[in-house]
Amino acid sequence: MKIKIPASTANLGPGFDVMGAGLSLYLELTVEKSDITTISYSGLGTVPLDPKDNFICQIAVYVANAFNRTLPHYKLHINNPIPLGRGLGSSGSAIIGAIAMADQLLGLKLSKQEILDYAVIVEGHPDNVAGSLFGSFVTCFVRCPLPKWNDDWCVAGSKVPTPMSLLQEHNVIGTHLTQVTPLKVNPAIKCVAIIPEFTLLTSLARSVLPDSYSRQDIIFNMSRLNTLTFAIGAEHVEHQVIYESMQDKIHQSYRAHLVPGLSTVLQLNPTTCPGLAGICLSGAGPTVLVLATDNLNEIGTTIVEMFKNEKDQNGNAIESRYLILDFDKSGLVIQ
Ligand SMILES: Nc1ncnc2c1ncn2[C@@H]1O[C@H](COP(=O)(O)OP(=O)(O)O)[C@@H](O)[C@H]1O
Ligand SMILES: N[C@@H](CCOP(=O)(O)O)C(=O)O
Repeated sequence: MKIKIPASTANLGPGFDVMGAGLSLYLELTVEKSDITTISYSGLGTVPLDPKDNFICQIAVYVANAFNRTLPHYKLHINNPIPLGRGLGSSGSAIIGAIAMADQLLGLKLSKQEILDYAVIVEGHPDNVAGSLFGSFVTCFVRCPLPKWNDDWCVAGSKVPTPMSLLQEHNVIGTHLTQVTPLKVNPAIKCVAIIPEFTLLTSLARSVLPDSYSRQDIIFNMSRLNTLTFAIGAEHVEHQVIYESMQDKIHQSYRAHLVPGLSTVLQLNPTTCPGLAGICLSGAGPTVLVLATDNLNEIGTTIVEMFKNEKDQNGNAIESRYLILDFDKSGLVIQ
């Protein structure tokens, strides 16, 4: 079987842990049953090829544990053009792929909603996994607190939390763990992802965020988020409205020191950069996401040049490249 999962961009400015979108860049898993489990990898970066240490295989074991089952042996080829640790959802896509693979190998027949609920337990937030799973542009919430991930849950035979056990533990009965709502995107809006040549692990980028926020900052984000959900799908693209509604006070400024040049780049706007409709940190970064209707290459080149004027810890210029992407239309596809 072939499993195709889009990359994602999460947050889109004010929607920290709430909004995500699938992007037209795809992780592909090719899986067949075999006598022993083997992994091969092509694409960007490197990942462990020992099934014990490989993230996709570990998550597949977690799913088997959730159903008190044992995975059969399989041969897996991973083709991954999604840069690792750059804020384009490589881990979210890998999690969706792993759950879909376990579903197929065990014949579980999970729905996309069920896949999402398991993915949210693994990832600890719903935005990037929901974007990858459903494609397009989505908004979501989780119905109860999520436990901190425990590596023991990937040891075959372990007792693990499931969506149902969490809902029961928190007295939320008769529904799914995650609510996901698809939103419209005006097809004239394209994405430019400017990808610096350094990695920023999401775990580090989350560790620098405060535990609580002022009422003012929460209202700042909520009010913009509400406008953004409509503005992106509106028939007429209002660049200035999208731009203003993508401002954020919950995560970007706290992460700015981890991405040299971010504060300068985020000052680009529809007046200084015609065609630009919005600009934000993609996921946990360091990639910058621009939503734009025109001048996509010019915008990408401008930001690559801006990053070049910044220095990393060793005093070297920050190299980056850009990709022009569409919003993905299908989410997870299994053939
Ligand atoms: N296709 C893959 N196969 C195995 N591991 C992966 C894959 N994609 C991502 N990962 C794991 O996820 C890590 C990156 O996750 P994370 O820090 O959340 O960044 P990202 O923003 O790319 O999701 C990688 O270092 C790797 O351990
Ligand atoms: N809301 C999360 C999103 C992380 O996405 P990723 O693509 O960086 O994995 C966050 O901002 O921490």
